[in-house]
Amino acid sequence: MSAQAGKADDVLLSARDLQRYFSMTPGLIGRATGKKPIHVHAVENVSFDIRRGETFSLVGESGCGKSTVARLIVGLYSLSDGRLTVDGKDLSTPQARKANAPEQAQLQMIFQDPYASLNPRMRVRNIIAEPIRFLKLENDERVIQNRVHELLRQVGLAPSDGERFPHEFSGGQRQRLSIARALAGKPSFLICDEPTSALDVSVQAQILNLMKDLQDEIGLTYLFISHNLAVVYHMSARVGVMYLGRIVEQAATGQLFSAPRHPYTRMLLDAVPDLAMTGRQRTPVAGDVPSPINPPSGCTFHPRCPVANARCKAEVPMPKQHGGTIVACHAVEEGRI
Ligand SMILES: Nc1ncnc2c1ncn2[C@@H]1O[C@H](COP(=O)(O)OP(=O)(O)OP(=O)(O)O)[C@@H](O)[C@H]1O
Repeated sequence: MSAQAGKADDVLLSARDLQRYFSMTPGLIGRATGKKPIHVHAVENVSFDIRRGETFSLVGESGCGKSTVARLIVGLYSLSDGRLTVDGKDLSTPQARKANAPEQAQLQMIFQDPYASLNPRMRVRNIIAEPIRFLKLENDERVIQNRVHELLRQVGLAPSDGERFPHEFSGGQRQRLSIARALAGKPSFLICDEPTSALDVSVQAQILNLMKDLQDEIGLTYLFISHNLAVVYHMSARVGVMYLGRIVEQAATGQLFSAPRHPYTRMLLDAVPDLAMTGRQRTPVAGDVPSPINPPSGCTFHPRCPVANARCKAEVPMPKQHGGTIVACHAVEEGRI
């Protein structure tokens, strides 16, 4: 594992108690039959810091809130509550994002499906030039085109590729284009939501290596979102494990993979090949994630947890520091595991 660890006192992004609820109002028939609005607790009390130059990853089963956290950070969703800062500047509300435009401009997002996020009618050179023009980073068209060529080279493509359209590229090449476009606005922080899960395994490795090279070259910071633990192990300095909207454990990657504390982290790691070579046996993940519309009481993991007791069913565990790990688990706190 060669992921760079940032300096503990050099925090680029700080998230505190992020909350996001989605309200779904019933349709006409639902309202006529007295149905009430439904609230989805997508993200609850999520806190973490990301240090400059490091990769922090969020993992967890489908629907646990990873993409919602990514969208909250970049500003595609607004926060129901909580505080978000970049370089110490507040980005918690749309007004704060406007007031702190230079910090907002540091954030760029890369999506899972590169084709859906590239305008099929635009030539690549214009797709990549768009953020440069929008942010008024350059005015001279010749300088803009030189910068586009430089970005294409930086992601392993040729300057002549600028004349082509997105459909003329393979999936991996399209993800390279997405990265070039994201870099065009000169961000320091890339939020990568499952950036390789739509790609063939061999192409995945090329894109991940490109991301690591770019991090080394220009000191990028990444929030990396994936359900693939092997990829997370190779990419990240630190990892947060999400379950039903909450981070249940966060630690340095080596520590999390070799000595997981939370029973959910253990269950996830037990289901994959033994990446940290600790000699653990593989066992499939048991049970399903409950619905975030009506989550279980207390610790939401208690219905699947092998060590849950009465307290776990009644009381939500708060994240607490245990050695180098932050864990939200009564059993860990009480020394039962
Ligand atoms: N726009 C929305 N409206 C209503 N509910 C939403 C919306 N976006 C997300 N959700 C719900 O919030 C919860 C978290 O979803 P999210 O997409 O963040 O999870 P995820 O961990 O990224 O899942 P996946 O790995 O499948 O992408 C889910 O229950 C989802 O249905």
